[in-house]
Amino acid sequence: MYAFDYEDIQLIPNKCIVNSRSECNTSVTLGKFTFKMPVVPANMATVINEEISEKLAEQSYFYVMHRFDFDAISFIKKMKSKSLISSISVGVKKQDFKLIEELSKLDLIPEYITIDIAHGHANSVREMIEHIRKYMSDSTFIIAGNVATPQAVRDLEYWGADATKVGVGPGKVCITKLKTGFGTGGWQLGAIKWCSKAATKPIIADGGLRVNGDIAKSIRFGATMCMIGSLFAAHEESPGKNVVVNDILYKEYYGSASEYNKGEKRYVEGKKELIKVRGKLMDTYREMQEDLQSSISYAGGKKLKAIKNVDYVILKTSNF
Ligand SMILES: NC(=O)C1=CN([C@@H]2O[C@H](COP(=O)(O)OP(=O)(O)OC[C@H]3O[C@@H](n4cnc5c(N)ncnc54)[C@H](OP(=O)(O)O)[C@@H]3O)[C@@H](O)[C@H]2O)C=CC1
Ligand SMILES: Nc1nc2c(ncn2[C@@H]2O[C@H](COP(=O)(O)O)[C@@H](O)[C@H]2O)c(=O)[nH]1
Repeated sequence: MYAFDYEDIQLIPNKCIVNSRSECNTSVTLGKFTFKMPVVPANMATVINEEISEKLAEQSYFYVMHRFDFDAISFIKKMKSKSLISSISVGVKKQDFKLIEELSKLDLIPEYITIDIAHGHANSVREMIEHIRKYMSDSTFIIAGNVATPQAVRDLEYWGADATKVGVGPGKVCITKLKTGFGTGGWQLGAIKWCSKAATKPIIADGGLRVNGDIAKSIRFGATMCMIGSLFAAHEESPGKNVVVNDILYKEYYGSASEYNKGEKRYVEGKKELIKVRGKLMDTYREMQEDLQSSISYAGGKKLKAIKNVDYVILKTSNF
């Protein structure tokens, strides 16, 4: 097993086959739908809300709405009335099981459900996958996580997940590593590589991406999609609270397992940070897409899959 992370690796260019980066196609298929980019904002209360979900769905970007203080029934009704994809998150508590039953009764079947808990290699996730299958058959694409090992990926796939989300503790506002001693914090890219060897279905790399180039690196090491929090958390439209310090506008970004999100200091594994507001969300999307088109051109191809086989080096300056 290799304990390396994003900053330890650099990808090596191949001969270019395009005359312009605009020829490079960043689209990705996940389940029955194709999206413009292999990137999804983290399903966290300070990163996404209903308005952003709608905007992303309208523009064919993948989204996963968070599950905190959220009315899934009215959200799915609204999305379906506009023929937009519904993609929600659930936990594994009694009320989450009940929600699946209610949605099924109302014939509000979301296209995507993400089972979102800290330690996803758990019987509770198996039970939730079986519950969703029982009430929604195969019409819903199930993403399950989060996990950190090949065995967990195998188990979740065997239990019926359509994709697994990899990353325990690499997040910017994560303190799991400090509080528990466990996780992929510090070697998230190595974990993606390790887990992807076992995967027969898509893997979503979740957490630890700090710059746009980390998207290409995630894909090189086996991810189909990247879930990103901090890079999306500080836009004019972001749901986090505005905070002004020395005339500079910041947004609050806090962990889903922080006391701020939970409303109590119980099993806290997240913290809060202020991130400088960087402008409009769609400008960041455009920049990410351009950077990824560039990555594809350096990989010597026209599609994302060109990145999957490029050579790489381990940097001498890294601690690896
Ligand atoms: N990706 C990551 O690294 C991490 C992400 N998070 C995020 O924080 C949010 C809250 O997560 P989570 O606390 O799981 O959600 P919940 O508070 O909804 O807990 C889910 C259920 O799993 C139980 N549970 C949670 N952690 C463990 C564990 N380590 N071992 C056994 N049972 C456990 C909880 O019970 P009880 O609370 O009584 O144990 C509860 O019944 C989620 O959005 C999650 O994605 C949190 C930590 C790490
Ligand atoms: N350990 C914790 N991880 C958390 C918490 N809230 C969210 N997350 C995870 O972080 C990523 C986003 O990471 P980033 O590096 O892109 O900012 C998110 O998708 C979750 O998986 C938390 O409270 N504790």
